[in-house]
Order: sequence, then C-alpha cells, then structure tokens
Amino acid sequence: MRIKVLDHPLVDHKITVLRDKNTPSPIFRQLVDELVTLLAYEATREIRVEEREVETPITKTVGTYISSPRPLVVPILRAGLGMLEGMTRLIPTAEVGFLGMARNEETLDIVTYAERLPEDLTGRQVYLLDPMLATGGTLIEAIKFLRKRGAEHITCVCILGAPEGIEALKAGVEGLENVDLFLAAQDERLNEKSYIVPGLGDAGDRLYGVAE
Ligand SMILES: O=P(O)(O)OC[C@H]1O[C@H](OP(=O)(O)OP(=O)(O)O)[C@H](O)[C@@H]1O
Ligand SMILES: O=c1cc[nH]c(=O)[nH]1
Ligand SMILES: [Mg+2]
Repeated sequence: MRIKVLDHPLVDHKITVLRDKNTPSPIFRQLVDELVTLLAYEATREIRVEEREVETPITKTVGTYISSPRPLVVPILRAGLGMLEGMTRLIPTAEVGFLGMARNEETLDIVTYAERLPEDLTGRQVYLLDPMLATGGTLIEAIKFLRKRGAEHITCVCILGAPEGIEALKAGVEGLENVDLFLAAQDERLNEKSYIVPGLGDAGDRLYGVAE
C-alpha cells in the first residue's frame, strides 16, 4: 500500500481550523471541500490517460485525455459526501457511486445500510472518499465491497488517519499493492472510544449535525 501524507503549510492551516471545536458547520464544510481539492490533485496523479489528437485554433497536436472507462468516485456516507464536490470538480467526467456505512459506536461493527454502485467494477479506477480513517473498519469493509464487484485498484482519499487504522488496513486488505492511501494528515492515536486524537471529533456530525 502506498501512503502519501500531504506536507504543505496551507493544508496544515486548514486542518487546524477544522480541528477547532468552535468552527461552525458552514466553515467546516468549506474547509473539507478545499482540502479535498488539494488531496485530489495528488491522488489523481496516476489517473489513466490516453493521447488523442486535438485541433487548436492554430494547428493539430496530440493531447492528453482521461481515458475510458471513466473513473468512479465513491463517497462513504455520510461524512464522505462532504468530499464529493471537491473531487468531482477536479474530475468532472467521473461517475459517482455511493456506499452508506455506519460504525456502531459501542461495538465498532460496521453496518452497510445503502449502496448504489455499478454491478461490474472490473477495470475501473476507483476513488474511495471518507474523511476519517480511525480503526480502519469502515475502509476495510468498503474495499472488500468494491473488490467483490471486481474493482482492482482502489485509491483511498481521507483527511485524517490514525496509525491504528493504517496498520489495520495493512493487515486486513488483500492485494495491498493495488491500494493507495492519501491523507491530509496522520494523527497520533485513537482514544478509548476509538476517536482520532487530536482529531476533529465526529466528521459526520460536524458536517451535517448530530445523527439520531
Ligand atoms: O475507521 P473507523 O473506525 O471505521 O471509523 C471511521 C468511520 O467513522 C465515521 O463514520 P460514521 O460511522 O460516524 O458515520 P457518519 O459518516 O454517518 O457519521 C467516518 O466518516 C468513517 O466512515
Ligand atoms: O475520530 C473519529 C473517528 C471515527 N469517526 C469520526 O467521525 N471521527
Ligand atoms: Mg459519524
């Protein structure tokens, strides 16, 4: 698994404001969107392209186009939805699929409560979006789900990751050579409730309000 953690003062500044418990939802959403744009720039460095002819007002030349089949962007609901627009702004031709997953905060079991994805993901480049990689349970389930549909190469795009979650991914995912992980920051650890420390709290709640 290739892991890339962004290293840029603008990213660090935006993460610090995200962490601040007094940052209100509208600003939080805006910052997530901005961070995703920066993450997406890195995460799409190996997006598949093809060369084709293009005619400029001056001459014909050979240019670069995103190749078919179109990349698939999959936000993990709810919190991943906050990352969708930033990603599709950079890849407007991407197809979007949805995975609804929730972590039971007592047992940490993952419930998959919704999915809307193409049946066959063979040969598709998949970008999986979730702001938080805590225990790794959610991302491992999501990767297994995509693999059952035939996805081979999966790029995970997260804002914060805990070392425990990264180790869990390494232990729990097969074919790691076909998984990439992009993080805006790697945090210190998980607390006794498996929240990321220092973290930013519950990303879904901070984006959209407290879930009942
Ligand atoms: O690495 P893990 O230990 O699995 O935890 C991370 C998951 O927890 C959060 O989602 P949550 O279950 O709170 O759902 P939500 O997005 O609806 O708030 C987060 O967005 C991840 O999906
Ligand atoms: O710190 C955490 C851990 C899991 N999910 C979150 O939203 N935040
Ligand atoms: Mg949540």
